[in-house]
Amino acid sequence: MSKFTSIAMIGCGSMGGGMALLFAEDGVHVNLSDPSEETMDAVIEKAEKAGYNGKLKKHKDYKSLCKSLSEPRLLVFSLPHGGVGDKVLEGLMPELSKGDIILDCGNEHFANTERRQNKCKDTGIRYIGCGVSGGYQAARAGPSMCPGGDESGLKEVLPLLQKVAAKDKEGKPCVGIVGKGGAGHYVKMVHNGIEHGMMSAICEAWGIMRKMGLKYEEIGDVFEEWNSSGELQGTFLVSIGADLSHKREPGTDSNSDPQQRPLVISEVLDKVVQDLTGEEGTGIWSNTEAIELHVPAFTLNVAHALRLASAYRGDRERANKTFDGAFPPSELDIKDRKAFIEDLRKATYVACLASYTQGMNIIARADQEHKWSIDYSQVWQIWRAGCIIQADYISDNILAPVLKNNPSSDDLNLNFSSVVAKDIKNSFPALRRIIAKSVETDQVVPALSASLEYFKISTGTDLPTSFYEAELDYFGSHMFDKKGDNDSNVKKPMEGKHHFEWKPVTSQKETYGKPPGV
Ligand SMILES: NC(=O)C1=CN([C@@H]2O[C@H](COP(=O)(O)OP(=O)(O)OC[C@H]3O[C@@H](n4cnc5c(N)ncnc54)[C@H](OP(=O)(O)O)[C@@H]3O)[C@@H](O)[C@H]2O)C=CC1
Ligand SMILES: O=C(CO)[C@H](O)[C@H](O)COP(=O)(O)O
Repeated sequence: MSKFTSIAMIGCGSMGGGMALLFAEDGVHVNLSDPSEETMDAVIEKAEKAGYNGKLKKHKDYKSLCKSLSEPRLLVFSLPHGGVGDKVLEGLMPELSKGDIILDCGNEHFANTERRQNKCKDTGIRYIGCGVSGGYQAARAGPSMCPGGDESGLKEVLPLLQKVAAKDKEGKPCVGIVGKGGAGHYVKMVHNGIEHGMMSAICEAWGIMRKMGLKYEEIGDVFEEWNSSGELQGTFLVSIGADLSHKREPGTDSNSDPQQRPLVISEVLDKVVQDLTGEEGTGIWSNTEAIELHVPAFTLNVAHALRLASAYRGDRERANKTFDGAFPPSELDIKDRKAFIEDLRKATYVACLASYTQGMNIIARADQEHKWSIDYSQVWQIWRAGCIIQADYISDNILAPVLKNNPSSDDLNLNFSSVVAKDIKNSFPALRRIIAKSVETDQVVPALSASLEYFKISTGTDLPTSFYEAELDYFGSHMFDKKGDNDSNVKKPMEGKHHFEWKPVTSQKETYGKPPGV
């Protein structure tokens, strides 16, 4: 039973508005705060229409908002990331008391979450960072929720979250206590990094099918098949790909033939701008984290780069003129189209699995660094349904055997799993064929090809980096290990023990034939 019969929703946009209705549907009184009265009125109108009469109330100031809540108060944030949350917290603090809980449901940077947790610490206010996934539709119907922070606050708020969260196929709620500090927001951030890797792979497969001459709706049918069985079974991003491929413009004339109206997808420009406009930060942060924590995240890195390059449509058009048309992907003349599409399905799966593997490795490294004691069985449960990276086959067959027993972060690497090894070995030849054909014909395949490189490199013991290491030692005296004497470095890589004087040091005169300063 939840003790929160009245809550505050601060930020009533697409997500906050949906969640306000979701809480109201469960009988909770929701007190709204948003700079726009129109925004709050629109949410209240929807609530009235849905029959949640009198459950929602708008407020213009924090005093009246906080007075309307029973204690301990629960205040839910659904705000843009960064300074907005700081300002709201600053304004709220004088009105709050010991024991109150702030549940930040935005995509906040985990460092901001932890800074605010510290700021609240002496006041007894519990600040919980709770990533929410599934988009605005799930916000209304029940999202996947990923809370982390103060344990007492989490335990108090969990019963309410369990009521409203998405439910998996066994009816279990997709929410759980993830870990300490900023762990909840961190795991959600990496969820989005994985999301970007998967979205890149799926759009690359879509691009290849277009060049095979498949019509938009035929591609939708392929996605529907992929989603119904095999390794991409139950993959949300594939299923919405099937759905959107069939959507046509509504049209204004009711007598017109709906089949003659343009498909919406045929009108969408090839430009993703969210990273540049600052609306969202999770893709940038998960890549920054991967790099700062020294985690190889090939697929996530290039997926992000594809988004960035795509955003600069103007520059691409200008460069395209300079390059006189450059390297457009050619039409693909494929003899056995069925077999090629099957290869493409497997290739897409490898890239989705690469995204998960890289994402989990980022989380594991951060967990070690920040000592969040992440409960990986909860991460598994949270990603079962309601979230954008929901992938039933991967969840049941790949993640369950590894995560359900809450392994130590040292054992989390999915590349140590024999099930992953079997699946990747089975699909790798298909991916190789897709990449070979794509390279020949200039298809755009950054995430697919990075995933091929990723598995080749991260499971390989014969890399060309011996030569790299030798060059580093040649010009920088950076040392190297010799074959056979690096066994102790497996867990914690360390500088090598050997230096070779590849070329004796010479004076400037000896090198250039003249003394210094002449
Ligand atoms: N959209 C999505 O699919 C998802 C979004 N998120 C995250 O959820 C959060 C909200 O996203 P979303 O709903 O899409 O964004 P919106 O812009 O639709 O909503 C944010 C709302 O916060 C309001 N706001 C701004 N400043 C204040 C303030 N000082 N006090 C109260 N409200 C304020 C905004 O008002 P105004 O517009 O007038 O400034 C707006 O109504 C973000 O952190 C986002 O990253 C998470 C998962 C999915
Ligand atoms: O958090 C989300 C999903 O999980 C939001 O949908 C977010 O808007 C996605 O944006 P981006 O692709 O820029 O991360």
